[in-house]
Amino acid sequence: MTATTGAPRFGVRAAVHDYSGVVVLREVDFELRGGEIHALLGENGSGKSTLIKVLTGAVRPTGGTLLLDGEPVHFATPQQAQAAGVAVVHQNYNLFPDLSVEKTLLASAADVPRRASRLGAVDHRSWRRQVQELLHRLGVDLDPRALVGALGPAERKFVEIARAMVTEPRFLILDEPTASLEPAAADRVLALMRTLRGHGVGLAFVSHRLDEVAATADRVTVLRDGQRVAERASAGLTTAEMARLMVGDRPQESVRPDTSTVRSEVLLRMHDVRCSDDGDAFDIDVHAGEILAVTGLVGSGAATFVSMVGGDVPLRGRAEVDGHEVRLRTARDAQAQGIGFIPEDRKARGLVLEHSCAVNISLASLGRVSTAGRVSRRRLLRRAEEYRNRLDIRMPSLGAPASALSGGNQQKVLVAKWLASGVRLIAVEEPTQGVDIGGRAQIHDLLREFTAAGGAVVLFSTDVREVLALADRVAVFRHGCLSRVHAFDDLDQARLTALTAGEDDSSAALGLRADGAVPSSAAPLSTPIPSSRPTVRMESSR
Ligand SMILES: Nc1ncnc2c1ncn2[C@@H]1O[C@H](COP(=O)(O)OP(=O)(O)OP(=O)(O)O)[C@@H](O)[C@H]1O
Repeated sequence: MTATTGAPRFGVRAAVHDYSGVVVLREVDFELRGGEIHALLGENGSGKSTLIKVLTGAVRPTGGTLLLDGEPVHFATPQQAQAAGVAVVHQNYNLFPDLSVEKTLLASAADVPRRASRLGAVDHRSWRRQVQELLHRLGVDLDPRALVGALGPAERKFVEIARAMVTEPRFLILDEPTASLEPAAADRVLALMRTLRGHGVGLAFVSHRLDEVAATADRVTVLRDGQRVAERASAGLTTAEMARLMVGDRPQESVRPDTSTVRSEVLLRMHDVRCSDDGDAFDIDVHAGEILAVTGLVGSGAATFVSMVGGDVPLRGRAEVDGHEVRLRTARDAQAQGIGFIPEDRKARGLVLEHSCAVNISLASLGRVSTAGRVSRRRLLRRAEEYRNRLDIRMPSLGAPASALSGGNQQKVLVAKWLASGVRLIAVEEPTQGVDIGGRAQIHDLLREFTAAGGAVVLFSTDVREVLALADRVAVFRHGCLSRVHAFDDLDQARLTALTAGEDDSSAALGLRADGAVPSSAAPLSTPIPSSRPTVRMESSR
């Protein structure tokens, strides 16, 4: 970076950082200019989050110089970064559901001495007007009085961005702002980022969704193993080239096999299921060897259904496993039936962060690495090593706590935990959220291996390409109820995107149900099982 006057610029020169002696940033230069969108790309564990922490005062780097408009600056805390005009929007929602939008924004304003002194004793009416003006400037249609907990995911992301903008930053850094948003919601967030760029704000963002990077970013910086390997204008840069910069020449593609592994045997049969108070009850079967994807807008019932299968939400309805009626009200019930659940919220619920990676991988099946009731350390480590190699999990050591792993690598540990556990059915939300392209292919391959061996997967994913890469059938939910189940052969990207966005399904509108989804009052239709699959090559992005 050169010290120049003119356009606002912020960044770091020669950033170095280590965690307990393990170097994770190696002399990284990064520069963000006012009025640009700058994507930060790299494989899981390449150092993106650490760089963001350095830029925003959350981590004090071992070496390097932060530069704001060419002048060295030091941020001892995120508040100092904020006061200097550098704000951050973290990946995970960090909001109180019971607070209104305006109160959420007020809490943020109070954090910044400059704003707080201007606010003085808060005049609520004037604050509401200020919030309305801010939302209007951002082009966001939100009622300041709405409770955050009642908002959809895109709106909650808007609130987080608006909260960051209360402090009037010149630079805004966003960590995976579109993760786990379905395409239409993700597009709205990207549109808001473009609006901010139009206001002269410099935006940096992390994304594993390379097609949105190609569509949105002006420049990209690529990290590999803690080093900057490229900084380019994104014009003319294809997603395949971005992927190559990230991973070198290693293969990244996962090939959908052309033969189906779905068996006629029904593993899980569900009757009279209700996903909401006013939705109709429905029946559905999950076959051995099958990946059943479940999709629908927020509130459609799709996510609730997957949580019910996994025992995370008590089942409203009846379930049979292998033809025997079973209780499915808790995660323990589900596990007793050989059902595992991978929640989206991996940090809070999926992993025990203070335990080692090895223990986390065997957490759902300690009996399998125990002898005479005692956990065998040798077997525990051997098994962890096996999954570390199969999923290429980057960890400082098998004994390192899960908290020391990057987000994408934590996700891989979670997937490994259930694959290693010997369950027969996995209910999974967003299996590759935060996972890079190579890791996605590995996780997809392992899920297919699992079904090829007779297991079944019930998958909730907002990523249309992931659904097309994996699903044998796609169950579309609407208004708290199963609307229709589509065979994979009937879908393409455009059709599935439309269905995911809540576009009406003409057959369902006519009251027809097909492919195994039947109103519970009717006689079950036979479930068509695809006998062969066309070969679909995963594109190298997303
Ligand atoms: N608190 C920590 N203690 C020890 N090591 C850590 C800690 N946080 C991160 N690391 C290590 O630093 C490296 C970089 O991690 P970082 O989270 O910056 O990667 P990332 O590029 O953001 O990855 P992802 O795409 O998975 O989020 C990884 O090897 C990770 O294991």
